[in-house]
Amino acid sequence: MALIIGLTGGIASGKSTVARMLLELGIPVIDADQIAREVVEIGEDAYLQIVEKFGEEILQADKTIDRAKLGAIVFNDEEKRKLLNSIVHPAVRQKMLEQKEQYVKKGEKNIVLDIPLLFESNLTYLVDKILVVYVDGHIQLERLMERNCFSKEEAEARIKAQLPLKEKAAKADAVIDNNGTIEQTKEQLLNILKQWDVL
Ligand SMILES: CC(C)(COP(=O)(O)OP(=O)(O)OC[C@H]1O[C@@H](n2cnc3c(N)ncnc32)[C@H](O)[C@@H]1O)[C@@H](O)C(=O)NCCC(=O)NCCS
Ligand SMILES: Nc1ncnc2c1ncn2[C@@H]1O[C@H](COP(=O)(O)OP(=O)(O)OP(=O)(O)O)[C@@H](O)[C@H]1O
Repeated sequence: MALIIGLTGGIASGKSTVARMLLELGIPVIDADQIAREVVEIGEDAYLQIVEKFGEEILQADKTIDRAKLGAIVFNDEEKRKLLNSIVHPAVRQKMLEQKEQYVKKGEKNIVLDIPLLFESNLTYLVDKILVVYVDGHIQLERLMERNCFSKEEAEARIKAQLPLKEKAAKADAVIDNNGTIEQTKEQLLNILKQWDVL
């Protein structure tokens, strides 16, 4: 039986940073954000539903979805966010499970599901262990503003769209404190993986 690890945290808390470390260790990571991009490519079912519900004004000239525009809508309107989630999430969940099955068939002993909304979307039943990447609120805000060139208001709207990170940390099997350096984060990750007999 493979060990399925759920990797989660808050927006810009450092999940992708930890996911990269896991990949470097040879552990497969299934990335929900990446899949959420694939299922809304031109012509896909979810793409057609998004255009139907949100209108052609959320498309760019080349007909791909304007993610900045759609983000500005859904992170300022909970009902619209729920609508988008209801279109995108079932397709993401299905694709994640398919990819997981492929890794299980290949005989992988440990598989990581990187799911930002693991708790919010009640997907904890999919995983055996939960690893939360935590940062303090002010560092999360700074890193998010810097990475995405967001104003404080834009960054705060996105943070508010998720369960508070402290609550996620309280529900985790293990927590990585990502307030420090990348090296400190790597060290914590290695310790947790050893405890879980992954390494
Ligand atoms: C709104 C969209 C178009 C904005 O795209 P953008 O390229 O700016 O952001 P990206 O997709 O890289 O997401 C960045 C982060 O935002 C957070 N986030 C994304 N969607 C949501 C959401 N619906 N609710 C809360 N947080 C979210 C996550 O922490 C994610 O890691 C996009 O995030 C989207 O389609 N979201 C709906 C699907 C979804 O829930 N994806 C996240 C996990 S499956
Ligand atoms: N320990 C660290 N020290 C300094 N910067 C960091 C550290 N960890 C991550 N960062 C930076 O903070 C930003 C957010 O990290 P990352 O992209 O890994 O977060 P994420 O949780 O995957 O975000 P999202 O939810 O948006 O996908 C990135 O610009 C990253 O380079």
